[in-house]
Amino acid sequence: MAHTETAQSSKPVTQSAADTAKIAARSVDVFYGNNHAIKDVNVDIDDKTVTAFIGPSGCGKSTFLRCLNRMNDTIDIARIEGDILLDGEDIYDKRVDPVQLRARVGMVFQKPNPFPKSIYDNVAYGPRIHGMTKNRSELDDVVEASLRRAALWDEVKDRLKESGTGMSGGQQQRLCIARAVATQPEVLLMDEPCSALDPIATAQIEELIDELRQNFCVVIVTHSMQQAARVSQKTAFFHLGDLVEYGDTEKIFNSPDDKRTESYITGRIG
Ligand SMILES: Nc1ncnc2c1ncn2[C@@H]1O[C@H](COP(=O)(O)OP(=O)(O)OP(=O)(O)O)[C@@H](O)[C@H]1O
Repeated sequence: MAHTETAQSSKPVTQSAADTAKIAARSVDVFYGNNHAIKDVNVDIDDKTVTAFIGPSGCGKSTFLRCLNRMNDTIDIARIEGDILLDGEDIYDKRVDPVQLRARVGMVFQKPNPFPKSIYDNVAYGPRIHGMTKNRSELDDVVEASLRRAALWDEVKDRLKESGTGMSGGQQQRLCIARAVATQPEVLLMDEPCSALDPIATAQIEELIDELRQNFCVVIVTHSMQQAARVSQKTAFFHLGDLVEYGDTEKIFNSPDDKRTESYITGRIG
């Protein structure tokens, strides 16, 4: 049976669901000053799955995504209530170091943002600051494996010393993905990763996202419903800060339960 649930019906919290989900959000609210941007969101995000966050502009997709690796900590006026569990553990617990957390829950942004360093140093950055490798040869291996994972190795293996900022937009975005996977994260958050890319580079990134889900829990914010339908297995539809509906992508796109989801999918709101 297709698994789908409205935000309302997902409310009763069972410990077993939180135990099996890679990420579990429990009664999450986010405020920017007086602006209530995320309202009582409850959701279980599966491992080895691509989950898409969709919804009209300003509905809170990016805000909620940023809750998942505490990027909102960097915004002074942002206040978060509720719990977010990663493998059953509260990521907002005061013992959790946000820098370590972000190595486990990596992020790729809308605009490719390589450091003004060499291709090699971009990828080596995370493993270096986290002391993940013992010597240069181990670091070389991590850099190569990460670039391979990001489907970039063959294009850059002879120019690792060249600047990361000198590549095409699509290559830069794959470099940012390589940089994110280099710290061996468990979760990859992607905030509109293709919006600055042309259709060919977008297709390459979408193909890559499909491969990444073999090893990672991937969460992607996208404005493109076609993209959500192509790359994700689960979809969450947000509207005015509410998580209106969450379930199998096929179900959300073909027979949503909520009128608001249907209106968005069919282009009547958005
Ligand atoms: N840094 C911030 N400071 C203050 N308010 C913010 C900040 N970021 C987002 N907001 C507000 O929070 C609400 C949700 O915004 P958010 O960017 O999360 O929505 P979104 O669905 O990702 O939008 P878009 O699709 O346009 O990127 C909006 O009202 C927005 O103005």
